[in-house]
Amino acid sequence: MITDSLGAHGRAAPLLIAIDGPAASGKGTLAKRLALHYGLPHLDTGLLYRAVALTLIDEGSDLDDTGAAARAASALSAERLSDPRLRERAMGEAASRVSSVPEVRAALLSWQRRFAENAEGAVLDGRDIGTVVCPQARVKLFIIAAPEERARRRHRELLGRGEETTLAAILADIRARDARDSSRAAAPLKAAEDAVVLDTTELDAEAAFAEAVAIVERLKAA
Ligand SMILES: Nc1ncnc2c1ncn2[C@@H]1O[C@H](COP(=O)(O)OP(=O)(O)O)[C@@H](O)[C@H]1O
Ligand SMILES: Nc1ccn([C@@H]2O[C@H](COP(=O)(O)OP(=O)(O)O)[C@@H](O)[C@H]2O)c(=O)n1
Repeated sequence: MITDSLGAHGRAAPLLIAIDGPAASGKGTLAKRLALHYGLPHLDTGLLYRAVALTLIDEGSDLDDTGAAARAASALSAERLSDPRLRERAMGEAASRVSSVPEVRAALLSWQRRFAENAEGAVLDGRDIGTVVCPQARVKLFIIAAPEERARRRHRELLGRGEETTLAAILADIRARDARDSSRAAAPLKAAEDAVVLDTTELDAEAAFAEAVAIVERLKAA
């Protein structure tokens, strides 16, 4: 109903969409398409953690140096987010290591929240968007898929980008990252209580998008 989505002053309430899930579940693909569909800006928050890791690697700091990681997070600039190296396989693993540092998470939190304050709304994807960054989001999706299917997707993606890896190595990465991201004390990967879980194991990208739009439309009208 149209009146349900209008605020007290008759303006449309912002449409904030929080998308979380494990590696290669398809959350980034969905987030991009939903952002385009609804005309909203999109932030891939994993890129922020990847950029912190890349900064440490470039400056020769140890990935376990929490002080250096916190400094890199505080000084992060938007230009860093377009570095093509951020998409490399090793950077997902490195990002997962620095992302367990509470000071890193705190430094990146205000950046993410500022992005989410856009008047029309926004789409953010990551691990803790529905639970920590935007707990007030009207729409929360938690995207999952079987680890073997996620490994196949990431393997295809990396091969397409010219990175030589094996399916077995990617599956091992994914399992290790799932375990680390879910068990850390600071903002672990988990579905918000009010998130809708979407399993994309048997869905191609088009079918997953159609399901996601149906969920958004239902929650918008609620
Ligand atoms: N439903 C799907 N079925 C098959 N492949 C998909 C699907 N969704 C995304 N992909 C592909 O899988 C890879 C990982 O998707 P991505 O959206 O980057 O995942 P995430 O952001 O969760 O890590 C990409 O190459 C993407 O094109
Ligand atoms: N909101 C977020 C986003 C990413 N991350 C961390 O950053 C790593 C890389 O995230 P990503 O979203 O780029 O990774 P993929 O799911 O694309 O493989 C994750 O494994 C998490 O450890 C996080 O802790 N919180």
